[in-house]
Amino acid sequence: MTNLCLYSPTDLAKYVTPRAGETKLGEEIITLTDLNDLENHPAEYVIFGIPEDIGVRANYGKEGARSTWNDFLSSFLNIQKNKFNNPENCILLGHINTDAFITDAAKIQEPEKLGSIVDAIDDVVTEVVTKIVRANKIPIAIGGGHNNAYGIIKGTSLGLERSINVLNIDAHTDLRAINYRHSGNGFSFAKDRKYLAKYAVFGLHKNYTPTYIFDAMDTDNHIEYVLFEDMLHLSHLEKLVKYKKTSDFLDDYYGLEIDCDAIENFNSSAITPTGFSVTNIRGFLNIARKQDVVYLHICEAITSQNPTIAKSLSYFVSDFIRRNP
Ligand SMILES: N=CN[C@@H](CCC(=O)O)C(=O)O
Repeated sequence: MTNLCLYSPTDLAKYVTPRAGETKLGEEIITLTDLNDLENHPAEYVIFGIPEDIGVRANYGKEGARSTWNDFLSSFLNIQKNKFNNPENCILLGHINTDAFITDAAKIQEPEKLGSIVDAIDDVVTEVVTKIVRANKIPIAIGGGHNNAYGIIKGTSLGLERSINVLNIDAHTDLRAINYRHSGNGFSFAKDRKYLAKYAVFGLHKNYTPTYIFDAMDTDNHIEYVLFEDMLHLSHLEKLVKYKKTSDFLDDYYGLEIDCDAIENFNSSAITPTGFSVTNIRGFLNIARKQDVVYLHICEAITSQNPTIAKSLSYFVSDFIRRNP
């Protein structure tokens, strides 16, 4: 697969600060030299990056998510291996090579034209995810724009040979019109193409959803949304109960999306002053990791100006893959 850069232990070593007597995840996490070896490996999770923000640009958003993957690695690979964190259950695959897409996109301003590059990225994401899911593994993708939800849903659906349910923790529905591809219509495309079965948006903000999307959701019994405004008075524990109820609608069998613009004051393409806390998200992941989650996608974060953002993402992933309490 020419559009995927696989990593070696030497590639990872540059992110790790070793300490005598300690082991960091980056020193023992599994890497592959051949994608076909996925099938034979017993690890449950496969982590990869999608370093792009072309879909965000095509949706009039703030760029920056293209460097998130790299910053995530600097944080994640320095987590301690201990009785709570086991690198043996996890393959760190590499990243989708987006260099050519980014070079092409830099010459383009028109959103529709950027959309055709997003289309091409979709194809690569779909291929990588299909391969991971066919090998009976759970993909964990770090974006990138939310446009990549489409390739991830499609790839998971093709890999499982069925349409899939999705729970999206997001201030927005991303159910915009299917005119051209961008970060605001990944779920409408996935639904239109029948890769998406039931869809739940958790933490939707009243202020940023147009009437046509509310109307469409209100008449579709395969879609449910929980407004963030309806959770303003709720404690952390009560929010966890709401999350569990939302996952019940999806029969506890779903792909999990975390758009970081659902998190309060968290730098992202549509940063918000009000939303979930990082600790709320960790609580949701603590529920999700015990359910039948077919993939995890974390997207739209911009890590470059604040080191706590990449560190938060690394908490999210380590919480999700944790098998010991
Ligand atoms: N993935 C993000 N989608 C949002 C972006 C909103 C914004 O940039 O303000 C949406 O289309 O609604």
